[in-house]
Amino acid sequence: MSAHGPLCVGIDPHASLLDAWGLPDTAAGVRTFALTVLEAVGGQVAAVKPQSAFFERHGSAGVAVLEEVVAAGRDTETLVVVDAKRGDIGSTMGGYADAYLRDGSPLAGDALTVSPYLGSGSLAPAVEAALATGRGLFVLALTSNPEGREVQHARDAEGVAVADRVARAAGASNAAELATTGGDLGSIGLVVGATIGDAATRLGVDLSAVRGPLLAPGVGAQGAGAAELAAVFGDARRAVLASSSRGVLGAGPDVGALRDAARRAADEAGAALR
Ligand SMILES: O=c1ccn([C@@H]2O[C@H](COP(=O)(O)O)[C@@H](O)[C@H]2O)c(=O)[nH]1
Repeated sequence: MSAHGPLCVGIDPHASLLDAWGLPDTAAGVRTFALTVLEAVGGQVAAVKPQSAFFERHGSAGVAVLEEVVAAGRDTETLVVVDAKRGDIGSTMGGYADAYLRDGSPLAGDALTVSPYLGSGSLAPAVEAALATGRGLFVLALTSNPEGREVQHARDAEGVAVADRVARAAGASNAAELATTGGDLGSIGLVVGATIGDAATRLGVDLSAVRGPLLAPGVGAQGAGAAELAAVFGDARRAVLASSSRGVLGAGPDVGALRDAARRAADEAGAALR
């Protein structure tokens, strides 16, 4: 983020984008799409975020393309966040941790998005694998979609919002990690949508106390921009990695146009979060 600006470019090969790029809605089309995005922004932005769903919809051939994208990302200075939003009971979570967070696994990028809605403790195998291998997690806390509120804004018997419980669990892990390693940001980040308005403040979620990176989807196609980024994150803004998929991908398939769109988005995010 220091070197390239606080932008993550989502690699979301929607059927409609494949069509707009003149590509077939097949695993081969997805491969050309994803590798074109990497060619354009690899080494130019802080992170890319392949959306697993759009690879999975092509079955095993699509998952093989996701593996290829993860491997190609390793050859760039750009981090790869695999957006698979995994979450399950602890024993099964161990399987997902092996798949996405263990050295040598073909699906292991630099970080994985995970869902804490089977309980933050259920993510322990993923937290353990991330810390052991130098990878990271982004835990869904306050998602960019309006439907997330019914779960994330609910309060428990002690009056603490569910999203705040999630943030506190991440903060506790990061405090323990940073007490040993030093540094500014721990390995357990949160997903906090740039579209959430004043929800974090209203719910009492202290984003600065998390001491982890804050992945902020919702920039671009979902309507958030520089003003929203600045307003949502306040004092925590330096930890924010703004994420945009369609807002950048719409500039393709020309590599130069994609690169320019990503640079503009990175500059805008950087100015908003400075
Ligand atoms: O709260 C969340 C968590 C993840 N996402 C993902 O980000 C991209 C957004 O794509 P855009 O085209 O920029 O809208 C997509 O992969 C989502 O699954 C999110 O939007 N909100």
